[in-house]
Amino acid sequence: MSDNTHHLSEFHWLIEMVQTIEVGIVVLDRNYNIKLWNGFMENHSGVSPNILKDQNLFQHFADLDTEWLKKKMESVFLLKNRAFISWEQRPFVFCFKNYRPITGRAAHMYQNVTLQPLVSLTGEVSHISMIIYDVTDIAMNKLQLNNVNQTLEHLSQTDELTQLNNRRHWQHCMEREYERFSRYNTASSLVMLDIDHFKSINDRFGHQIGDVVIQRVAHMLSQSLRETDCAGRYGGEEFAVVLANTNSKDAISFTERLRKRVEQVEFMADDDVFRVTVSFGICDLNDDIKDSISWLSFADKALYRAKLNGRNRSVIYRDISGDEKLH
Ligand SMILES: Nc1nc2c(ncn2[C@@H]2O[C@H](COP(=O)(O)OP(=O)(O)OP(=O)(O)O)[C@@H](O)[C@H]2O)c(=O)[nH]1
Repeated sequence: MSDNTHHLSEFHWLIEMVQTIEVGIVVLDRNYNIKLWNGFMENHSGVSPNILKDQNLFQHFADLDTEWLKKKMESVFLLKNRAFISWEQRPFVFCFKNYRPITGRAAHMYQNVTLQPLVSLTGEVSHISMIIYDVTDIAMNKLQLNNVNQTLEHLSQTDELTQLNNRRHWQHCMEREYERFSRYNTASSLVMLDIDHFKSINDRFGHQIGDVVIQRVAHMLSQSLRETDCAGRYGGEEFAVVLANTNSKDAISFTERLRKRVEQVEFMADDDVFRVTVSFGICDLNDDIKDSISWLSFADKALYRAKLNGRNRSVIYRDISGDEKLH
């Protein structure tokens, strides 16, 4: 075999590989005219290289994000550096359908794309290549893992019965809010609430009806909140809320509104119809509160006072007499 024939063979093999490789290869000139469109691109776009030869990429593929992609390509031409486009930054450059059996759930192919300057023998960058990798499998695995992690995180923070924050997560939010509010001296109130004589509801109507009562009260509570408030199930029939930007006067209007709504609801148990009431303890942030534990314990003291005073009422910690505060 002569040297010439050998080189021709090598060139032929290279062309064969470029055409059959499972990676998209496109070569563009300085005006974005298509000079090479390999088999992968033909298979996935459904357009043959004969049609595309010397056609302008952006004119032929109108759904490309022209402005954004041209900017990237211009910097490759000017700086003579590679550029990468990751699927996490942008799921795809070319909108190709996904035909993979395993990752059939993805509607389109996820792509990583490299833009590579092609330097001529004279050192000029007269062309660039686009190398398109199908990363649908990797993307789907990562997205599914993210979904699972999000679900697990939600489960670990949520109370199953009420779908409110569970105690641990609520406490974490409350501590964060305490830090924020005390630093900026923002008005905010902590409310503890507890369903009255709940034990007797369980005893009379059974645990399942008791659960329904807890769920209904939790639902009414969450319906009354603003986006910035943070509520949680603190214990069995006890709930806690941090009301953002709310002083004790506004907090008591909130608790009184909720209290009156709860006492109007009728619950059914076999042939019985019954109602429940709720007691509230409120503590707004002030200079006497030195840490989040005190904030919580003062709201709890106010709740205790509401129970002692006859239940179905709201008590503000600062309204309790000095002697009572000690107990
Ligand atoms: N159905 C149901 N009951 C629960 C749950 N968690 C705790 N409890 C019950 O809630 C009751 C709480 O009773 P107590 O702490 O004595 O308070 P109470 O009867 O509400 O009385 P006061 O708070 O003083 O008005 C207990 O009987 C617990 O068994 C739960 O998830 N579901």
